[in-house]
Amino acid sequence: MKKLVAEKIMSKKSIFKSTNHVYMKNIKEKVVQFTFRSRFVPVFARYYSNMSKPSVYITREVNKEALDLLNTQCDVTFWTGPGPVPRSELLKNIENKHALFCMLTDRIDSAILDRAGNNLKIIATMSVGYDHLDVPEIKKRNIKIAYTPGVLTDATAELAVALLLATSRRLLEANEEARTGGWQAWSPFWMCGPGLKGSTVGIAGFGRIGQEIAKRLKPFNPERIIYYNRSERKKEAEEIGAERVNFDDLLTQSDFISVSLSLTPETKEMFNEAAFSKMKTNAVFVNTSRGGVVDQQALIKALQQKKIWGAGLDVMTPEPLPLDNPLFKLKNCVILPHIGSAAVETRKEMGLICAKNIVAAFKGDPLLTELKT
Ligand SMILES: O=C(O)[C@H](O)CO
Repeated sequence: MKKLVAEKIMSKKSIFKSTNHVYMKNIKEKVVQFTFRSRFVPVFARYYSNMSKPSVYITREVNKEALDLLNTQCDVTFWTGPGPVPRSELLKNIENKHALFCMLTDRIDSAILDRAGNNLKIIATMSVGYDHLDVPEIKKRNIKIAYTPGVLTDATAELAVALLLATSRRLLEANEEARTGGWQAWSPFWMCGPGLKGSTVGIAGFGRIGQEIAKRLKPFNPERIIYYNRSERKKEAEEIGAERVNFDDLLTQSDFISVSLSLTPETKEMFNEAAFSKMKTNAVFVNTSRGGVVDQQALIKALQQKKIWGAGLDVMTPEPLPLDNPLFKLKNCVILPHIGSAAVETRKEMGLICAKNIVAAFKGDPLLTELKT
């Protein structure tokens, strides 16, 4: 009798006022999130005791801390590599899962969501960028999205500064010369590059990461720090001593431009031929956000024709950049393999945050870092 009541209620997927959330196996072997009042507890207790754990698919092998946490509460399967999970594997493994723990290398679109089916309740991406997710489609299906803002800000800002200096002071080129016999003698103007002191530093995208880049560049004594951002960041800018300018002024006035914009339809290929042609010929262009904000052909042309001084790129299109790409042939271009957040502790924290978000979603708790758009 009690079982019949339970089945009836579950088949209707009735939702009662929220006091507890548990995952229960229904008669069709589908797991549904179920909320019940305490008076139903005795009825459901025996189902709860033999219910299956929610299932999580992780598209890479992640850190132990994250795995350990998930393993206490969920059935976890993951792609063991090498490299990113192939699309065919992802399609196969996502079927009926309750959570997806993915990377910025995984394109999550309606084909993946269709294959996942109705069980999928949360997607946690181990990244602050989410341009690889079809957000409207995910939201339409009432699937929550968690991401990892904040925790990677310092690591990414640090890398942006390292890349800026490596580009302006020609570190890789100089190292290559030293190793290959190009270093004949100390020479007054050999391997020189523009210095930061007295310069104008331009920050495109003055969010958390852009602000931290500005703070780290300030002790190098630039004369001005200017920023371009959709909205004004008055208080933060005042603290740093940065002034807001429009995009054209950022291009024409900056000696260094550091990009930390997220990739959106508005920012896509914002740095195009027209933009590069407005920059100073001594300008150093650094991008640690997404390759898509740059028209890469226009950048190649600007570097080849020395319309700008140099570029430091941690991100590009596509990734990995094919070895025959003209950017690799340019001495005035430093290329890194998207390692902005690759500080050990940061990456561990990113993994753990994803795991915590997934666990929170299954408990019915608010997510730690939900993407709300
Ligand atoms: O989006 C992100 O998290 C970064 O690009 C990773 O480095």
